[in-house]
Amino acid sequence: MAELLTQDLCVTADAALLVRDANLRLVPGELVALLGPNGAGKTSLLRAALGLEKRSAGLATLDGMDSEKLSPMQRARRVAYLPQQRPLAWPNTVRDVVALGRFAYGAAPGKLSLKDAEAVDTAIERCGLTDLGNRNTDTLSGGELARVHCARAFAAEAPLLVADEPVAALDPRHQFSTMDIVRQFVEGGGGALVVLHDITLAARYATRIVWMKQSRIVADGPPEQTLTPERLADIYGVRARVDGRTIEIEGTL
Ligand SMILES: Nc1ncnc2c1ncn2[C@@H]1O[C@H](COP(=O)(O)OP(=O)(O)OP(=O)(O)O)[C@@H](O)[C@H]1O
Repeated sequence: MAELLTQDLCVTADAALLVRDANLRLVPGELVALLGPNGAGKTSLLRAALGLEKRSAGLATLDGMDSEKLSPMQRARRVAYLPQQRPLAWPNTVRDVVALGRFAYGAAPGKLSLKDAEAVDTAIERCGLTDLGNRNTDTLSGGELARVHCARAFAAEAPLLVADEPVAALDPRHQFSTMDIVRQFVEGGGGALVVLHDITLAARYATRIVWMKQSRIVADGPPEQTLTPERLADIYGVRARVDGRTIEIEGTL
């Protein structure tokens, strides 16, 4: 079974500890929301877990293999990564950008096998981009472009998805539809780890929430167990009411 695992993972930069002793596991069937304030260390944790950033201590493995030692292609077949910063080197059509997701299988845009082309079409359709397939990406709105990047990640057909703020630029409807797509992916046998800043969205969709504060994971469990007014006060410094998976933020503390 696909598995992303960190054990006592630490990340240091310029003598600052960005991630401290992080223990995290992602397997298929789970939609894990990683929550925490700006600067808590979420991106650093994801990048080190995937072997994209050097760890200073601990372990990070993908399917039991040291994630730092995987080649980009080996990694891409195991996990699709949607980074927070999503630069596009040059304007290209939506379809060609989504096709970059097939890199894991050696495909290049313009040279797709039948299987590659099918995966690209499915990802485009899933993300509601069918009418935009031939548009140049520099003509898209921020929200449309965000969906193109989601489609690119899905085109890889990796068993795991790690997405850093995938809904940041999206309007409410597209936030929900993107999270619906992630949920479908999980229900179809995938596993997803998603950084979110919207607690209500996390409460609605996550099977588990991992809470981070000041470089540490401070709680990890289903919303029913870990989402409490006390937690929101501790992590975000806000006063909130919690009723099951419904949250009302009343103000700051
Ligand atoms: N190379 C680096 N050198 C020094 N500090 C760094 C470096 N990379 C990140 N940091 C700092 O580490 C902290 C954690 O950053 P990180 O991006 O992991 O946080 P985050 O929880 O993802 O934040 P956000 O929600 O704002 O995206 C921040 O204070 C950031 O400025």
